[in-house]
Amino acid sequence: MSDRFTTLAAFREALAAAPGPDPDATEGAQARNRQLTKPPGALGRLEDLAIWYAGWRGTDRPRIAAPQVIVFAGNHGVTAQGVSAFPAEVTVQMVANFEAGGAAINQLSTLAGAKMDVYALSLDTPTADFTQAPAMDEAGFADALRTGWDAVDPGADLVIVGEMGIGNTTSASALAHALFGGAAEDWVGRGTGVDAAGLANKTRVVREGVARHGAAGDGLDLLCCLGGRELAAMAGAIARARVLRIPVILDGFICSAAAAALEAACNGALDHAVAGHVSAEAGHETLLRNLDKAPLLALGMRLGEGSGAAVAIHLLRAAVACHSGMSTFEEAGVAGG
Ligand SMILES: Cc1cc2ncn([C@H]3O[C@H](COP(=O)(O)O)[C@@H](O)[C@H]3O)c2cc1C
Ligand SMILES: O=C(O)c1cccnc1
Repeated sequence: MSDRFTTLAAFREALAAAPGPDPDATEGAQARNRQLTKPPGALGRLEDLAIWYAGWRGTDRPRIAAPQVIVFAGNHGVTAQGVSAFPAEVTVQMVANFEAGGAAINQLSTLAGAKMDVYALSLDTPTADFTQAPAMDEAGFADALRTGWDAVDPGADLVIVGEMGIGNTTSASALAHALFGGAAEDWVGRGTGVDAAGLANKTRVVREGVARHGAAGDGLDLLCCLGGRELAAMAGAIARARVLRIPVILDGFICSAAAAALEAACNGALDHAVAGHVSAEAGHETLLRNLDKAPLLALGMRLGEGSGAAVAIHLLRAAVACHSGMSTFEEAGVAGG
């Protein structure tokens, strides 16, 4: 298995060749779960989460010691169409805020004991406006995928990818519409808070983008035409985590759209990922349903940055702590049912 890809074709091959979870660890975790001092199934979904995590980590008694949060930032040519409530300069300003420790994701990463890394992708050169041309050319797209791929720490035992990019809900909506069909209206939401006229304008932009690029090819081709560099980098990081068998918690609408492009290109590409939350952004719930992923949380969050997924780290930790720390009936001398 190649550890670093240089062409898009090699990326596709590495993803297709990625191993699944360890069947012995999964079976061992299932067996252990049956012996723990609780009625069968009493920890509900936490039990499934712990077994899923154990399988991917290759041990029936895992722990979460080294979570990594990676935030990717990109700028979007489509902001020229007036699709965001905020100006494009906010992207670079927020990168400075991440670096200074002042954003929501900084607090949540620290609280979860996660290392946080920030990557700004050519912010001075926004992608092309996708209503006029493909957002990226193939070389630029492969560079962004590779930035994400290389950003994953092979020593991490949990990965979260987040983003910052004014205009990127428009990009994510266009990608979701191209991947899953329906009408543009089904996939467009208010993002940072556009008004009704702004929503109608965004819908037009998404419709035009999909009319131009909707037949571009598979999920990765659509990501190249409609995505941004930070979406491509998120997809690259999720793919690398899949290859390294590191579980991923997906964040909101933008992260999920980038992830969906991978799954469309390669069935099973997201088997190592759970949905951390359902965001308030219109379209996220439908997108998760299309991915067959039930969100862990529904808190009305609509921030991105990896924030919803970072909150969900605590839930996954709760699941793994019970699974790996509890005594069995035999160890505790508790009578079975
Ligand atoms: C201060 C600020 C911090 C943010 N952190 C994440 N986003 C979120 O909002 C942006 C997407 O919304 P739209 O498509 O409407 O531009 C992304 O940068 C996303 O990460 C932010 C937005 C702002 C304004
Ligand atoms: O769900 C998200 O990821 C989201 C929603 C609105 C704005 N930024 C991000």
